[in-house]
Amino acid sequence: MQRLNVELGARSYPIIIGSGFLGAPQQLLPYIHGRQVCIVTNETVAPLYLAKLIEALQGFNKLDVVELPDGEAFKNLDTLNRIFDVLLEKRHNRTTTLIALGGGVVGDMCGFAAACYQRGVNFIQVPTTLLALVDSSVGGKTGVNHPLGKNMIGAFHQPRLVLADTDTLNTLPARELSAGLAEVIKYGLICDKPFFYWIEENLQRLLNREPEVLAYAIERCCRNKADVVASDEREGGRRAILNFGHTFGHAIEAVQGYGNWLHGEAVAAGMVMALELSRLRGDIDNDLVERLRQMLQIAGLSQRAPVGMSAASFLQSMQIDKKVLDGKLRLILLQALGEAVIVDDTPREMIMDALRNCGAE
Ligand SMILES: NC(=O)c1ccc[n+]([C@@H]2O[C@H](COP(=O)([O-])OP(=O)(O)OC[C@H]3O[C@@H](n4cnc5c(N)ncnc54)[C@H](O)[C@@H]3O)[C@@H](O)[C@H]2O)c1
Ligand SMILES: O=C(O)C(=O)C[C@@H](O)[C@H](O)[C@H](O)COP(=O)(O)O
Ligand SMILES: [Zn+2]
Repeated sequence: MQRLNVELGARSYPIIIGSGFLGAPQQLLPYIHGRQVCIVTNETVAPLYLAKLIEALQGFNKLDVVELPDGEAFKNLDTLNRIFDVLLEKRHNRTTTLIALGGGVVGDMCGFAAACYQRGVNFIQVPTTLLALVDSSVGGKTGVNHPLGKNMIGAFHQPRLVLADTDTLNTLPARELSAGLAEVIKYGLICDKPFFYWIEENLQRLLNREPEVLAYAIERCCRNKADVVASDEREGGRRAILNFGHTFGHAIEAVQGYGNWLHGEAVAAGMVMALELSRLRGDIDNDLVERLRQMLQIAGLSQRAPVGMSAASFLQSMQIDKKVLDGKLRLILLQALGEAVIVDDTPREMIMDALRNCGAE
């Protein structure tokens, strides 16, 4: 078992990574302060892991469950209201702890519900996808999508605990595992060059779900994310590097309709675009772009824009990005492998060229 800490002063919390402890109360109970709990999960994850989690929660005088419909298409305000409906109908108060059991969609919505319900209650992340284990469960970004833009309505609200049981990956569909690998590769690219080389060498073992290889990748990503978040909790500056590939990726998700491309799939293509742009700026060479393409291909991830999506529609959607300041795009690019930078002076034509080099029309 590994235990990391996200250092945020009074809001610090542990990330406990291990296997076989979903039903074990000793990991969970110290972080639940009141006697009321509400688990938020979805229709796919509930049959797999809900009973196990409930085993660990015997003795609570109020234990409710909200089972959401599955999918990115449901990450919106209407679905969020279902959580509030249950919390109010069952008379949950400010001592309630919400527990997110699921992937990033459940985690982001449960976290946002926790940020809002009675102006804020505690919550715990129990991630069950690779993407959630390596990224979304850590750092306190919570929220929902708007038809015009991804994660546009939300709040920063840190969990009390991230309880990461890697056994949950045994049931994850292969497509979802690959989507999670996109965010794993992101950490190598933006801030951890040795890890990038490690992923290159171990990609097949990750795809084969070798437990110790997965556990190592999860711990390394969480360590990197915890470090970035601790230095800039609310994205005043450095935290924006975690958005590498996301300005392009979020445009794909929004324009294609949420759920058609998985978040990790869109980020994968977006990272190639960001890297290609870094190459056009003269900061990295073609070898790195090709190495990324090769890794994504092995992982079964796209390296190109969706068929029929134009460079102009990318740019239009990218204008709604949260990093836009005074109408100016701010992009996360690489100045070298493992060194992401925030750039706000990239000429529009160069962005169009990068997009077209990656298949945009
Ligand atoms: N808050 C953040 O910092 C952050 C970071 C990255 C991504 N995100 C968000 O996370 C979301 C993507 O998360 P995701 O990739 O986990 O997708 P997801 O939550 O939709 O889960 C993927 C699919 O796997 C299923 N599933 C979950 N766990 C399973 C398991 N153990 N076995 C079998 N099936 C399982 C889910 O029901 C779903 O169908 C996006 O909305 C993205 O914006 C947030
Ligand atoms: O935690 C962060 O900060 C990230 O940017 C992590 C991303 O992987 C994640 O997809 C995040 O939700 C994107 O943030 P957003 O602010 O662009 O919505
Ligand atoms: Zn992401």
